[in-house]
Amino acid sequence: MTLADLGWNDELAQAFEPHAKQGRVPARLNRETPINYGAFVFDNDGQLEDIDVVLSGKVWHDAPTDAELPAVGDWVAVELGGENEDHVIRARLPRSSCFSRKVPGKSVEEQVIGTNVDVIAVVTDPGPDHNPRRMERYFALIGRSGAKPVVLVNKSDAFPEDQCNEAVAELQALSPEAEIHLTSALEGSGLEILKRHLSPGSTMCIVGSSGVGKSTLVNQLMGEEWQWTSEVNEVTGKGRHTTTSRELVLLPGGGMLIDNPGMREIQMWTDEQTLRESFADVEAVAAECKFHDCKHGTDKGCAIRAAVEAGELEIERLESFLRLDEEIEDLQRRAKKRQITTERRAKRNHRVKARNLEDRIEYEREQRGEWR
Ligand SMILES: Nc1nc2c(ncn2[C@@H]2O[C@H](COP(=O)(O)OP(=O)(O)OP(=O)(O)O)[C@@H](O)[C@H]2O)c(=O)[nH]1
Ligand SMILES: [Zn+2]
Repeated sequence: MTLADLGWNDELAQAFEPHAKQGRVPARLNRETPINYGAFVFDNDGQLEDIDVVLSGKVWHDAPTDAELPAVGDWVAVELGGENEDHVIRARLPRSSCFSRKVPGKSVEEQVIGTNVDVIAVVTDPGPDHNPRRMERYFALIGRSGAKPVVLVNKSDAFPEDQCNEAVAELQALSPEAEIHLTSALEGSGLEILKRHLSPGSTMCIVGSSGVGKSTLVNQLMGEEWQWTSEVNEVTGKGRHTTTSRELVLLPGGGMLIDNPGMREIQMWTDEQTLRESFADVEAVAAECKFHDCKHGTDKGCAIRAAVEAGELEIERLESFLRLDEEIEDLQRRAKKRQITTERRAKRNHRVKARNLEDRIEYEREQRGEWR
């Protein structure tokens, strides 16, 4: 095992030079919790170690937005502490990619899913999950991230060949540069494709709707020893639920996988956007209503009602449109419910997150209005 097996390269080495002079060590963040991070480092004997690290107050203060804070997948410069001392992140090194979800419009909130990701594998199927509009969303997110998109149209064993090929062709048309594969995780072809994109040092994210076969694939990648389940075996620590915390794991065959509760939010978000977009034509008509807060009921000058009366808009479609906000709320409620409590706690504790004791005391003082 070497730094290169964790993704270290010449660019990072160059960016790290000034830190090396200050006695810091390079580390890759593999875990994020409400109070600290986990990181891979190599000890003096060249052995891989998994250590806890905290963020320096300066790095925290200097980050202009949350998205700039160190996240799972990031390379950082760490000052190792002595016995009973914290190991402190003194700087974050430049990212080669950043996979995130950006709330469009009103907010600048950006949620980072993983950084320095080489490949993002989207898993779908040729049947109920097949949705070109949603896939377009994924392609947009991946395109912005800087990672390579690979799509697995999974469960090919369960659908007619024609349907499989049509789904692949339809998705390929959306993104000529994306790699699209027809796979069957049950027959092992999904694993084969993922492995083709995993080499020592490479990092992958796997996203997609619930039930398309992600866990099946991850379990195949992790080998027998690992199960992607919510059961925690206290004794062996095996079967630790990777989706309750952000985590970067080393795969037995080389390469790494980033797993993260935010993956689910990515799906929710793509679904919401897709839902909204599917009513773009109705929205356009609604923009012609006389009153901007028109309820499209009995209001005067309603362009929507006029369109229905003129036979240009189906009444069923209008009804779905009127339910859109409700449906999106429902979508969000369901996604929220699924969110694990630790994730909530992480958000609430966000402002004091990952700071060392000294910083925390200082911060709390500030909160009380005390001056240093
Ligand atoms: N026929 C067929 N079934 C599959 C295939 N891959 C997975 N499945 C089945 O599909 C079901 C859902 O698979 P999972 O791996 O749990 O799906 P997931 O994407 O992880 O779903 P979440 O955990 O809810 O996010 C399971 O019963 C799998 O056995 C496949 O290639 N073919
Ligand atoms: Zn109206």
